[in-house]
Amino acid sequence: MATSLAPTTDPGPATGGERRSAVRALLRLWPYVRPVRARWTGAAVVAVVASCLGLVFPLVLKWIVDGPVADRDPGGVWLGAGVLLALGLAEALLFGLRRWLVARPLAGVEAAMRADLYRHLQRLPVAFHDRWASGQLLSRATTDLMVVRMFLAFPLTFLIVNGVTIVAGLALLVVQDWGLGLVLLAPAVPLIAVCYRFEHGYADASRRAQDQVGDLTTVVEESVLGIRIIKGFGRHRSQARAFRDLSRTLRGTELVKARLLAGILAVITLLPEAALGAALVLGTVQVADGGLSAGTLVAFLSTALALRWPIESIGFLLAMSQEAATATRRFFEVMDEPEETEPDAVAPGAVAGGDGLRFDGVEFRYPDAEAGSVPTLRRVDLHIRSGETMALVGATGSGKTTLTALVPRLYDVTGGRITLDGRDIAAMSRAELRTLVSMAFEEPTLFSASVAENVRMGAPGAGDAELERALGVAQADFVARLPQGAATEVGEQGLSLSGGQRQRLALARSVVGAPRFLILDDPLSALDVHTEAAVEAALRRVLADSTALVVAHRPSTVLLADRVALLSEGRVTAVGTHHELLRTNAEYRHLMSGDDTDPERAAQA
Ligand SMILES: Nc1ncnc2c1ncn2[C@@H]1O[C@H](COP(=O)(O)OP(=O)(O)OP(=O)(O)O)[C@@H](O)[C@H]1O
Repeated sequence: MATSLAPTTDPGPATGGERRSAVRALLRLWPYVRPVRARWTGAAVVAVVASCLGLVFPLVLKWIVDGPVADRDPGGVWLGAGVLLALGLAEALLFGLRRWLVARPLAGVEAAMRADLYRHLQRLPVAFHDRWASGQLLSRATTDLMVVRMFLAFPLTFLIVNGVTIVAGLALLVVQDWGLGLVLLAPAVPLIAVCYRFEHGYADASRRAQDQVGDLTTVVEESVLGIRIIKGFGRHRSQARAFRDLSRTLRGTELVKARLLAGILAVITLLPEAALGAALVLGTVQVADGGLSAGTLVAFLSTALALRWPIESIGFLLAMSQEAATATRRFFEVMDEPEETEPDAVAPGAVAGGDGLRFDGVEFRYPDAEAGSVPTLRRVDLHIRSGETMALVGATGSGKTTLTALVPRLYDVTGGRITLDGRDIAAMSRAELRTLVSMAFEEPTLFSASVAENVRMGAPGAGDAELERALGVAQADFVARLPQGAATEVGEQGLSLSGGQRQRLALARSVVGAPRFLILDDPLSALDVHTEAAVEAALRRVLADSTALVVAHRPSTVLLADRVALLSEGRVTAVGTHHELLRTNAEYRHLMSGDDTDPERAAQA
């Protein structure tokens, strides 16, 4: 996973097209909402009923004022008060029921989306993870999905509930007194225009903020993982500065959002309040003139007041919806990335007797390489015979790691083909390829699990005997001295172990399944010479049964191999035994001896 400060291909702020399609973005949630649609709809209906019950209060008030109060009938007043109390209780119970109906299903929706995202991330090619910063993926899997759940639980329901309540309330107002009703309706047109403008401005700010949260997450993750380097080099101040700068940028964006929200809330509150004030004055004049009953005015004003919350809430409901649309887009940006492909047709069976590992005219260019640049690997032809061990030697940056990464298809060749026992790996299922090929890298990656679990990742069905054998080959005798032996947890990334111990566990993981093909990328670099010699002796026995490609920098590792291939600027320029190449190839001699004579000049000499 890339851990650069900024995501290299981080999608920028929402474009105009993206902004217009907030509804379209949210509609993409339907497959996840579908299984809970009945409960969600039930909850929305319950909320609409509860909210509309609020509009009955003014009608009861009108009855109390024009009836029992005008007639001085205390019994009627008590009856009215009882009805109001019952209405209040019913409203509270219905809102409680709504919450109960949606809480569990929506937690399920969030969990299902998160599981899908995680599954998809596992299936995306390594090239995708090279491009995306880890914090961007973490923030999408956590914050964004939480925003989506909250949108489904609250703003979506209440945009509908409040919409219905506002329409019903305005209808009641117009029926009660159409003149005063029209006064209250007057702000509707400017309000719609303001909401429309707000949506556009808020979409941009919300996209920026959510991307910046991703960048911030990346910095935090990098700082935690790289704490030893940061402390060792005394970089905590510069790291803290980088963090502060990013959080200041995020704070700025959040303030832009807050300003936009404050603006719309001010307008949404002010205009209806002004209209209400005007209606109050007009209504009082009408009551004084005898054109309107006091009860009707009380009912009218109570209805208008009951509509205050539904109207005022629209601002932040729209803001939360916009954030959910952005979160949904960010989720699907990852989900829309194509997964690793599986072959249409299965490769024909292996050549009898085995043909080993072949690179036929292999060419490779990293997906993010500049167009027209020289490919990392060019016309690589190499044959590692069945049961043979081939060392791969080359100057730093010559493409050794890249070549080894092509065999387990961490990347796909961009030209030529690779065959295992005569079968093109591009026509094999990845599952089958992974059973045939095993690998260990120079940088050993361990997971927060026990030693045994880490090693068994190489062959999930491996029994205790295989585990012991693999630990023996890797000379991982230190495992027996750990507090719980192979059951000891190694901590996050195995950081409780030394570099050499981690390398030996990674090596044990690569050999535990006795793989047919073994790819080792300089796996002994962190070992002292004595341990390296012991591991090599044990590896020689394992390698006798496997076809192996071993990246090597030191003569001691090269001596493990039957033959050596020299990789020079992405091309195999010589193949032979260690002694042949020492005799005939100046570049090889230079690499192995560590002498600093210019190989070109040495060759000319
Ligand atoms: N993920 C990547 N995206 C783009 N270019 C890459 C990527 N990984 C490596 N490269 C480039 O490919 C070239 C070969 O790198 P590679 O790691 O294969 O070299 P190497 O021979 O293994 O080097 P070393 O001995 O230092 O490990 C280098 O120029 C490197 O910058």
